[in-house]
Amino acid sequence: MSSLQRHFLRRVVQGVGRERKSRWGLITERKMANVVNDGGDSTEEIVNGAVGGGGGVEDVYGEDFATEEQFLTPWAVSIASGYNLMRDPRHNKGTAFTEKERDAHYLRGLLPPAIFTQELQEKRLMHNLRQFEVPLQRYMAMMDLQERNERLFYKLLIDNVEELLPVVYTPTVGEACQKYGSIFRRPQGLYISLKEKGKILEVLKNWPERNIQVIVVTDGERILGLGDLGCQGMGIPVGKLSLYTALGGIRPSACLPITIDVGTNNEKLLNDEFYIGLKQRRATGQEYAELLEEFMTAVKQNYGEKVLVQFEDFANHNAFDLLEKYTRSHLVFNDDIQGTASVVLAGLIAALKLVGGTLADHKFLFLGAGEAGTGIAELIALEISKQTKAPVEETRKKIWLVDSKGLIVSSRKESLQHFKKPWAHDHEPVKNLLDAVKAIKPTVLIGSSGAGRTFTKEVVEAMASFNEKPLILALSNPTSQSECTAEEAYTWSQGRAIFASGSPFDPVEYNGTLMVPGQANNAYIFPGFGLGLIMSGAIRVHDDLLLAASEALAVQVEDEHFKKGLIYPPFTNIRKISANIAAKVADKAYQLGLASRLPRPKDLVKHAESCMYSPLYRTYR
Ligand SMILES: NC(=O)C1=CN([C@@H]2O[C@H](COP(=O)(O)OP(=O)(O)OC[C@H]3O[C@@H](n4cnc5c(N)ncnc54)[C@H](OP(=O)(O)O)[C@@H]3O)[C@@H](O)[C@H]2O)C=CC1
Ligand SMILES: CC(=O)C(=O)O
Ligand SMILES: [Mg+2]
Repeated sequence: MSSLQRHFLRRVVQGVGRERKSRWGLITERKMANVVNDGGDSTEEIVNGAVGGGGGVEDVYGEDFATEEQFLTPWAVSIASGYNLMRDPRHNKGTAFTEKERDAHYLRGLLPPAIFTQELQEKRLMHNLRQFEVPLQRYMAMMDLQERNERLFYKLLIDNVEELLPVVYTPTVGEACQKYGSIFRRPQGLYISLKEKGKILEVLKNWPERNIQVIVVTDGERILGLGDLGCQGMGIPVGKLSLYTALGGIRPSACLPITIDVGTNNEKLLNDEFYIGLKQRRATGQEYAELLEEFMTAVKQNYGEKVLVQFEDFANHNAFDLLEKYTRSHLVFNDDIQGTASVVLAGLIAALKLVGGTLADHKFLFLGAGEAGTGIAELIALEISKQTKAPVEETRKKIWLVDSKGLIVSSRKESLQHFKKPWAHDHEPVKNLLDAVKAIKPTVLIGSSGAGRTFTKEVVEAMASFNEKPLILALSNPTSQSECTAEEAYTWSQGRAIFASGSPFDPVEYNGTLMVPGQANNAYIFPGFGLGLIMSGAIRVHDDLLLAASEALAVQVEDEHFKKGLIYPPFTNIRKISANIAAKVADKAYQLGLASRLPRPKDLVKHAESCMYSPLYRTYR
């Protein structure tokens, strides 16, 4: 301990400074009192160096000297500048601290003398990232950067979105979740497990930020198409929220990733010594419902009515029920059911420019009748119903779904889960996808099964045999679970398919033409959708807001994109796209009387843009 620290410590003990800022920062009397009460020795003794743990290093806090039975308080002096400023990711600028800031904030000597601009830092980091050949190494480097220098992390992500989205999001985030136990360094969000039952409100208060606007929560049971990853699903809320900031402009401090750990049924994880979650099988039924109820109540109590809770990657046996239960009491949104529906509907509306006709003129077949499949199907049926004025019960008949047991038909109705029942149309049983394609002859084929390689050559060839331009969406994530690759879709359809996928594929050259596959991913929707809800002070989500988001996205596909075969605009313009989505969503919320932030701004696009977080460095006095 330096003489200055000793001097300061003595003054606090003597009651001279109750709370005082110095180059060492802020020391509070409360923390000092802990030393006296819990350390076992008086602070004066400590200050005088009477207590020492040996080894020549003074045992300032009495930690080494205490016996194993004695209780210690793990206290720390909080320092607002100097070394700790560089350890604070929200304020750290690394080599970009200016000369003036280095003087004013006791940074001299802690940094090498060169001063970089943020642009130069970005260039250096991108260069370094590109040296890693293994995607997971890039992911870890990005996570390290987020923990070190938050603004630089977001600057990189925003400026290089097409290159870095596959790193912080699908497909790499899937691998990161699978290995989360091994790569875990620091908590990036809150873990709420069965152990916290009865004290969830207290747990929420442990999070350092108070003004939370968006929570993304998972229970880890259906992580992408990779199944039950238990507590390791945390990578998903963390990744989604980084997109809320980078793509939608929500302040990072307003975002809270949460994983609810009710156990896992994944045997591999249960037997893994490095597994970071509860080593028990999943709680179900009342025990599960009670924990979720406590969580949802605590969230509203702690953050108020207008915090947006996004359910992410829950298994469908809980997802639909949770959405149904909390949609009337909370501002909730299920990304897999609703966000996916909105993004796919947008792609279909845009694709009409390439394939012709109206939505009602098309016939849709899904492989996969879970959250994504039935969520999309319902929104398409709703949109057709709005356009044609036909009842939704009628418009649903244009849409067919196949699950693991075959085509969903009326003879199966009794045994179907509730979310599949509306899709049980009259038809003889069909056991597999290929036969379903041949029997239904859809114009649009959508994969939402989580099972890879299921759009076989025969399936794509069949689609191409009765469609001039078959529309094929392989939504399943990550890439390993994609129903087919872009190259397969183009090759097997002789270059006629209009193709988009959940995880990105590189452009493909087919017969001398460069075919560019789009990315049909809810990442186009949820950041702008959330921004629209927040900026209008919406209190509930409504299907019409999802339709508004779809329309807002679809109109942003331009001729130059269509010419390449794209049905989504490129991610490079995503902030502008998100601002437009936010504006349309907010506008609809005002129209429906769901918005509470009054008066309504005149120019909602400008307002959305002005609300967005900028990652540029701030100047410190
Ligand atoms: N691109 C995007 O933006 C999004 C992509 N997804 C992806 O979609 C996939 C599915 O997600 P989600 O709907 O939530 O999952 P669910 O578990 O809710 O649904 C999966 C459905 O697929 C069916 N299925 C599974 N395997 C097969 C198979 N081999 N043959 C036929 N049907 C099969 C299941 O049948 P059964 O009911 O009989 O078990 C079930 O109906 C995931 O890979 C996920 O990553 C999800 C959300 C957004
Ligand atoms: C994209 C997404 O939300 C999913 O695959 O689950
Ligand atoms: Mg998801």
